[in-house]
Amino acid sequence: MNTPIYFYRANDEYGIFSNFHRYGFWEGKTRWRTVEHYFQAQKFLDPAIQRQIQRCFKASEAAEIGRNRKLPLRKDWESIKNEVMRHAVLQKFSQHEEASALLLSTGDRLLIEHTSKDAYWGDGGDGSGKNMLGTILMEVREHLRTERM
Ligand SMILES: Nc1nc(O)c(N)c(N[C@@H]2O[C@H](COP(=O)(O)O)[C@@H](O)[C@H]2O)n1
Repeated sequence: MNTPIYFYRANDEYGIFSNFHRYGFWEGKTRWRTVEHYFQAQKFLDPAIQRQIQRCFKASEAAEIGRNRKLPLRKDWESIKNEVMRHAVLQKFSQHEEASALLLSTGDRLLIEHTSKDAYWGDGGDGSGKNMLGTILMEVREHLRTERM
């Protein structure tokens, strides 16, 4: 049976699957340093806040601003966040051949963001979480595979 692949920290094996990994992407004329920068910035409609997040050097800094609930979260965030994540992850892997090659090399193995800190994007640490990031990565893998057939 295929063993699952667990990932979390950007520097670990398979850390390329983390949104904090240094592989970013271009969206039009805007450069996003990491998926995390893009994802956190989309929480806001205010372009000044988006720019502030985009200019952060580290993904952790972008996440800190994005998670600041004193800032005005867009009202439809819960309904659009999966699509925002899917878009960003697809752009990352479409724009980096090394990353897409590694993703495709995982075949049909389960991809799991393993962390007790996140029960929505990750597995909650004990497998009870939704693992939405892992699910999206597997969807993107399927998309890339189909595209290259
Ligand atoms: N490095 C890291 N630390 C945490 O505390 C986390 N929750 C995660 N997971 C990633 O966090 C992003 C979404 O967070 P929010 O919805 O803004 O709280 C997403 O990239 C998860 O993969 N990572």
